[in-house]
Amino acid sequence: MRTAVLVEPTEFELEDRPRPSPGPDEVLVAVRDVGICGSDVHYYEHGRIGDYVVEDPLVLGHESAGKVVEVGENVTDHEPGDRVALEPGVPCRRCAHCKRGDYHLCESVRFMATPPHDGAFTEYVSWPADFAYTLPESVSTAEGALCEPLSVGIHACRRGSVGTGDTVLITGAGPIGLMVLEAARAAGATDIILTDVVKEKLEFAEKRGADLTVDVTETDLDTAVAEYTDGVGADVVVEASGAEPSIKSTIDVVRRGGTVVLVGLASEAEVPFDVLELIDNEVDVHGSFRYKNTYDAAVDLLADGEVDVEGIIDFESELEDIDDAFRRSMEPTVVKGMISLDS
Ligand SMILES: NC(=O)c1ccc[n+]([C@@H]2O[C@H](COP(=O)([O-])OP(=O)(O)OC[C@H]3O[C@@H](n4cnc5c(N)ncnc54)[C@H](O)[C@@H]3O)[C@@H](O)[C@H]2O)c1
Ligand SMILES: C[C@@H](O)[C@H](N)C(=O)O
Repeated sequence: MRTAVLVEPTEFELEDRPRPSPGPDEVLVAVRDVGICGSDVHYYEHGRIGDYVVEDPLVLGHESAGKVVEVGENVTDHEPGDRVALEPGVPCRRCAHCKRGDYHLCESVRFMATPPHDGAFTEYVSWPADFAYTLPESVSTAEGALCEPLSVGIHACRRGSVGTGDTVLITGAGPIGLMVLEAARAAGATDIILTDVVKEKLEFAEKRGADLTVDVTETDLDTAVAEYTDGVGADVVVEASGAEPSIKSTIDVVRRGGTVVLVGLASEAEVPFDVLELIDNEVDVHGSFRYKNTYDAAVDLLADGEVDVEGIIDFESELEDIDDAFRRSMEPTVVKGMISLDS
């Protein structure tokens, strides 16, 4: 099977690898669509993200969906022909975190495209059947693949307890910020503000229904939020840029008693926060890491037409053109590139 392998930073090789066989509890999936995520691009460019270092050739891609072609002997809830979205992180199921339900925090998680685990830029993937979610006819495999970033958005909104009538400020209008926008709207938020430093990203966010956009290179965020909220501040701030100034700004624009959710990964682990301001304003600060139990919700939201994920796709490329697709994904105005296979 054709497989795109990152052999060195900025260098893919197309290899012919043996097609896997499904284990007893697995499904073999012919991969159809795989999104290119910022983390894939980071591994492509730098060969590492923090402590995760690409030491051996690695298959990238963790936003994937396709068609089941074979099922293991114990699998009863999938059959060949089912179209499925693959949840990319499979936990150990036995550790303390898994047992208390926080399976996304499992320290032995096998997460696609995080070294040393291979991902989905390949023709076939064998995957645990319970981490494969059947897509109804109305949901495309491209949408199925984008259940992954949508899951990040849903989990962030759950962490912030976003609810009906809330004003939500999202910093960063990349794919994650835009997926938080979708999830927040679906959770009942009525006023959604997005920030960015790239005009085109903000224009796009506006087209996708942001009530207010703020270019933080031109406009003072505190003033804009104060004006919009009559001086109260946002109920929930979701930080989705990873930029230090943006992380710092979150506690200045959240309302007293409000919630800050940190999703963006800062390049520096330490970002100074005004602790007295946090205490005085009784602000809740939550980290948000990947997601748990979001795929069923993501598929249902897509089936009900409550969210739009396909609209963020800028281009689709074939596996053979993966180098070019990654280079295009590095352009600051590109939101989402996809690799589509016809296997
Ligand atoms: N916590 C998690 O589970 C999780 C999951 C996926 C991604 N992430 C992280 O979330 C962040 C967003 O992911 P993405 O794929 O959308 O990244 P991205 O780089 O495509 O988007 C980030 C956006 O932030 C904008 N930006 C840069 N500086 C800014 C500033 N000062 N203020 C406002 N916006 C600014 C950029 O122009 C860009 O549009 C990244 O840091 C990523 O690593 C975290
Ligand atoms: C969650 C996922 O989208 C992210 N890129 C990660 O590897 O953690």
